[in-house]
Amino acid sequence: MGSGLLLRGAAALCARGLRAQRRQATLARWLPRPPSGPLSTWLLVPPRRAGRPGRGEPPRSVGRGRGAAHSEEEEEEEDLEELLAPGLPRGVQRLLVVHPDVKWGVKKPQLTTAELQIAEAVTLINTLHNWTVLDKIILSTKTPDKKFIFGKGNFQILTEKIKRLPQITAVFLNIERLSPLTKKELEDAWGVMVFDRYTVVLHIFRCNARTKEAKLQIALAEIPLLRTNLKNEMSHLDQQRGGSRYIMGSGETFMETQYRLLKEKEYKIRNALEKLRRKRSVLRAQRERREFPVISVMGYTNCGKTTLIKALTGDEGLQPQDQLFATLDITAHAGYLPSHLAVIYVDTIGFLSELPHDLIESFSATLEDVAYSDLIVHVRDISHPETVLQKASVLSVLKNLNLPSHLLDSVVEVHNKVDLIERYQSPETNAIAVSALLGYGLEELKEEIERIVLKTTGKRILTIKVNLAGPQLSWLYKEATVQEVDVIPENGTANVKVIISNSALGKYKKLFPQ
Ligand SMILES: Nc1nc2c(ncn2[C@@H]2O[C@H](COP(=O)(O)OP(=O)(O)OP(=O)(O)O)[C@@H](O)[C@H]2O)c(=O)[nH]1
Ligand SMILES: [Mg+2]
Repeated sequence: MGSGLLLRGAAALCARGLRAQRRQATLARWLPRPPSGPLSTWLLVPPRRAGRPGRGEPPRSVGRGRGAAHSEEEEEEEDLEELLAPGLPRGVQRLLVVHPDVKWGVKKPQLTTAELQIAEAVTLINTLHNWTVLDKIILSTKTPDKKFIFGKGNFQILTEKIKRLPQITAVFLNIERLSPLTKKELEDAWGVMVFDRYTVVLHIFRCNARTKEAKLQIALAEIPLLRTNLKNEMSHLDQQRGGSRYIMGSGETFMETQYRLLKEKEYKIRNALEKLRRKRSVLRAQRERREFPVISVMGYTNCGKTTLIKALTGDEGLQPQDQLFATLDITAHAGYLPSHLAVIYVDTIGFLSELPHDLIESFSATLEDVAYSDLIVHVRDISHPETVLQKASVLSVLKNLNLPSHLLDSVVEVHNKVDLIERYQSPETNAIAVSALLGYGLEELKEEIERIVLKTTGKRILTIKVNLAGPQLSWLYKEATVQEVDVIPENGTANVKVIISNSALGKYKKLFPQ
């Protein structure tokens, strides 16, 4: 306890100068201060749109009101806008990236090095438009769970470094999640914002989200962050005796109002997501009826999932990017296997080691569909120095998704980007080496996918003799995949090579008994 106090004292001493300069700016960036007027208009009250009255206001008769002309869709859009009120700072950030290196004990990361981890942290930052890394530092720590993350000596070194970098606007501490208390103490000590991986990844997601579902999932993942900010702001406000005051006529303190609004927001988001989920299960049922095998393409972020699907399907609409988390939405793309069997490839969100739990949870709905696929293709960037760690992270997330065991047992592992390695020899015998970018190894991959898909979907390749005068051939075209039609003109029949499911074959035999 004594050393904790000492450390606190040291931190306070180092920081006094910095704090005075930067504290105001820090807080102002996080949340709008209550300038004047009633406190209840601050924080979680969304911006008012013209014509749409706020809580307790009389309805207005001008502008775009919620009248009959206002479609349900428009209202939904407006509601979504409200739920997505910006929770994180936008605009320019100049950062110092700090990696706490745990050298001993159970917290010491395996299969990687501090250099590789800080390199990934820098890549995360570089993914963001307007965000730049001004400097980076690796500092060892024995106590990553303690309040100040570092021991006294390294904490002082870090504080000195921050003092010498007045142009930075934030520190990115490369750890999964900072407690609200630590975050506040560090921001007070250094006078700049302090981000953890959660904050940064969430911000990347925010910037990359395109569809309504991805945006809602981000809004949901933001809730814990807003709660943290609220806690920090409340303790600050309490020092000025603001947070626990009652708002006139409401019977609630300001703090209670804020927590209630946050709860309501969370409820609305969950409801909206549930609606979308129901819509998706209808789509899933449709897909099942059409009997297209579904192949989920998964892997660490930036390993080349989108590039591979583009190469396998020729879908020009796909846009691979050298960027982390370029894909945030599940999208489906049709392709053909060597025997002309049509399949659907599903592009998925990439994984990241130490992806904060809340974030995974809010995106698990996106990955729910994976359980209904016929095959998982696990793409790996084999040229990446942390490829082994990346594989372990992906497998551990896959395990936690409660997927059926037949799916986990039949995963096809793809070693991508082999063009970047001279004479690549796979250490894993079952893996298929490809270059999605240059098109190497794709035929072999398609054959392997076909072999497993036929097995797992109970489809077979058969040659059926049909009478060309009857409806059999057109039935087969509709209900199965016709590969070859070998007509025998002498007797008006044909040998038809088809890929057919067991259920369709049963129907065929019933309809057209020999
Ligand atoms: N050299 C090389 N680069 C590749 C290959 N496949 C993909 N890339 C590059 O890797 C980067 C990421 O590719 P994407 O297909 O967007 O990767 P992703 O896995 O979909 O990434 P996220 O959606 O962000 O998770 C792009 O710059 C691609 O051009 C490959 O076989 N060889
Ligand atoms: Mg992608």
